[in-house]
Amino acid sequence: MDKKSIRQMMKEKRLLLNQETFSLYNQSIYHQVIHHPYYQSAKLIACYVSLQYEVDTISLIKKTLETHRVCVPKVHGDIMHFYEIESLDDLKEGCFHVLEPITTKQIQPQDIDLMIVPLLAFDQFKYRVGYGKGYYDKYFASGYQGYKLGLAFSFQYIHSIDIDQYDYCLDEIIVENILE
Ligand SMILES: Nc1nc2c(c(=O)[nH]1)N(C=O)[C@@H](CNc1ccc(C(=O)N[C@@H](CCC(=O)O)C(=O)O)cc1)CN2
Ligand SMILES: Nc1ncnc2c1ncn2[C@@H]1O[C@H](COP(=O)(O)OP(=O)(O)OP(=O)(O)O)[C@@H](O)[C@H]1O
Repeated sequence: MDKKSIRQMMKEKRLLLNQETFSLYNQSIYHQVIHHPYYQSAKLIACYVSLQYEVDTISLIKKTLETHRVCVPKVHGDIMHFYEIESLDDLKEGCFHVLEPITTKQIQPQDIDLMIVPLLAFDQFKYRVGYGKGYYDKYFASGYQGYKLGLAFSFQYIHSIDIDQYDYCLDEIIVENILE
């Protein structure tokens, strides 16, 4: 399926979930992340700052700041850089309404051990679709060598995505693990 149709479909699907379900799913994902061996062994963790309808990372960032170094993305035109933050107070609304760092300590891609990646959809090969600006693929191509961990709700799974030459697949995707 092409990325444009996937984006449209997934944006519609996620509107159908109610707050209680979102909250339950987010809690499950949160617990899986903090018990993950790569999370536990990482020193410097890069994490997106969630928008509404994405897997929530605000509690995760807050918790991670107690135990690890944390950096978060900031967009500059067509590219994205990561800046280390010390607290959630170091964030301010920026590009695309995303909370972005107001700090100045830019992190090099080689220094990040674990990257927690947002997505709109993922497929059987762990390819992802995002909002369509290619920020993450460009970042992965710029020398990032750490682990790539996507966070998603299981309804964001799609069998197959039409990928292009720049697409990287993720190392792993965590979804909610709830008995229904
Ligand atoms: N939380 C988060 N931060 C991120 C990303 C992301 O996907 N999620 N990005 C990944 O590359 C970069 C920002 N890229 C973005 C590119 C486009 C849109 C966008 O089109 N937003 C829509 C609607 C957002 C919504 O559903 O609320 C818009 O502004 O109309 C958002 C982020 C870096 N930070
Ligand atoms: N390393 C790269 N160099 C040049 N162009 C790139 C690179 N990576 C991606 N692009 C281009 O960026 C555009 C958007 O890519 P894509 O549709 O895969 O975005 P996305 O993964 O959904 O978005 P995002 O990573 O921002 O969440 C495409 O035209 C793609 O070819």
